[in-house]
Amino acid sequence: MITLLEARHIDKRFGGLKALSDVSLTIGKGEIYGLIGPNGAGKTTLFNVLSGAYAPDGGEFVFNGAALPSAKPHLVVAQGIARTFQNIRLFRELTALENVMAGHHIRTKASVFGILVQNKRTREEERLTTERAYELLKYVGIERFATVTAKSLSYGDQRRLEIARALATEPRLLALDEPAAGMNATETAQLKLLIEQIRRDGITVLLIEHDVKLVMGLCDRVAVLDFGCKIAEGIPSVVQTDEAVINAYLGGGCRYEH
Ligand SMILES: Nc1ncnc2c1ncn2[C@@H]1O[C@H](COP(=O)(O)OP(=O)(O)OP(=O)(O)O)[C@@H](O)[C@H]1O
Repeated sequence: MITLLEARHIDKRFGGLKALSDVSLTIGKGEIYGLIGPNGAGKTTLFNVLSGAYAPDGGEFVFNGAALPSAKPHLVVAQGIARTFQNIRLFRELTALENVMAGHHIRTKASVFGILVQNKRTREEERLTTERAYELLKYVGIERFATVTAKSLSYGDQRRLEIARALATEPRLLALDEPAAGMNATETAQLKLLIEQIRRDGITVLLIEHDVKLVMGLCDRVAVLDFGCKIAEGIPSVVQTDEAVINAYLGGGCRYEH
């Protein structure tokens, strides 16, 4: 396995609450890696530290061999990590196409001056950005809604749009926070195919998901968090039978030193 992302001894506190305690994990290039655990286990907090929304109180992330900047979301995206959110965060009043174009702008070189005077280079970049955004809408299966405002899309399509926007930043790692939440069985099955396609196209996937069937059927490996501690890691079929994991899901409480 060639390592793409390493979490090294990540700690995160909120006041007296230890949301993450010494969490370490290693994700290989090309893996679909699941992060699971009961409500409040610390999964989204780990995403927030990874994506630069929060600074950790201890530890660091190493991406492609280099330490990731702490608490600088735009630099993390520029390094090649994109994420989606548990509570969808789209530009609700913009069209689907415009939402994806906004994601792509981090990879374009247009200067503010160029945008203001609309010089030839800027116009060409804009054309390519539009073309690429349309391709991505097609890739996630919602190109027919290109000119529809994000707020008018169904929940499942908004989730797909978030994925398209994240892909527009040209990530090497895509972190998905509960992408199947609110989806029906058909939409979830389509989502599974989409994530498999994303991996085939060379993007590593980190996935938080409560849909156990989806996680077990999709992930190469999973890590389980419980009260901020990593209590298990491995292939899904083995993790599923781990006693600590079963206890955590049955509400056994935290048996770990904080
Ligand atoms: N900004 C914050 N301020 C204070 N406490 C927070 C903050 N963010 C998360 N927490 C707390 O940290 C703990 C971990 O929360 P987190 O959202 O990471 O869990 P989770 O595993 O993603 O849960 P869920 O599956 O319900 O989304 C919880 O006790 C939560 O209340």
